[in-house]
Amino acid sequence: MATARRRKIVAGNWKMNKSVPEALALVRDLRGQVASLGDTVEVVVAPPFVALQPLHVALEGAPLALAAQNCHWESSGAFTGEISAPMLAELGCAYVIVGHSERRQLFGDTDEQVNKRAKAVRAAGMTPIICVGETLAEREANQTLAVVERQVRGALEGFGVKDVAGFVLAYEPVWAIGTGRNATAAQAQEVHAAIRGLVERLYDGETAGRVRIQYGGSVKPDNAAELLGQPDVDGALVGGASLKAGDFAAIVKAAT
Ligand SMILES: O=C(CO)COP(=O)(O)O
Repeated sequence: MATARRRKIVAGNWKMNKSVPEALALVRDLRGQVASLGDTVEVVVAPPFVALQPLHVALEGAPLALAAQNCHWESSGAFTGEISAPMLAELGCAYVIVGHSERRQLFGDTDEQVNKRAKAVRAAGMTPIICVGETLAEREANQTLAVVERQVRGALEGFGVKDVAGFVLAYEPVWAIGTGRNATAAQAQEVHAAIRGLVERLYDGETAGRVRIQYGGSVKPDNAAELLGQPDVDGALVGGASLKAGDFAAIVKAAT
């Protein structure tokens, strides 16, 4: 497999947290704290939909990219309550998270829907952050790699080499999300290497060497350096710790 230098990417998934004034205050604080880090790490924030436009204005010229947390696969129409990918592109989003385990578990997202959302994101000129990960029961039944492989295959169905090389995948074991129990660095590395191996089998070594794979699940300032130090861990998708500028900035620094 071609070895490529992959720029690390640390993204904060705020989930359903922060009012618009709180969101503005958080990025103001964060901007100050990551300003000196240069461009060695790509930093992304994924606020709730309603904060995207105000943050787009506030982040003009800042080294912080915007992501949305989900999108519908149709570009417009009678889909009450949904938001389309072109609408998000218009608000300056560079990324859209798709297939987060909360969407899969609480809102019934299937592999096929994740694939359709990713296609809509790509068609609108943005990059999907595609989340995969096993539940505790699946890990205990030794199903981890099979589950993750099924999810990655499903999400990437119909995409070509040109698309996938630029994608971001996020390995988020469900049992590690919001529990304070992160995967060990070795557990993360094992799955990340398996995902990269799968991308090589599905596409080629060049693509596998370029695709970035984030780890998510209880990433904190005190475990970030070890997780991010693994050869196939190209960044972090951070939930709870991304809601505090100091903690998130410390994780970003651990990626430099
Ligand atoms: O779900 C996550 C990021 O998408 C991880 O959440 P926590 O960092 O709160 O465990």
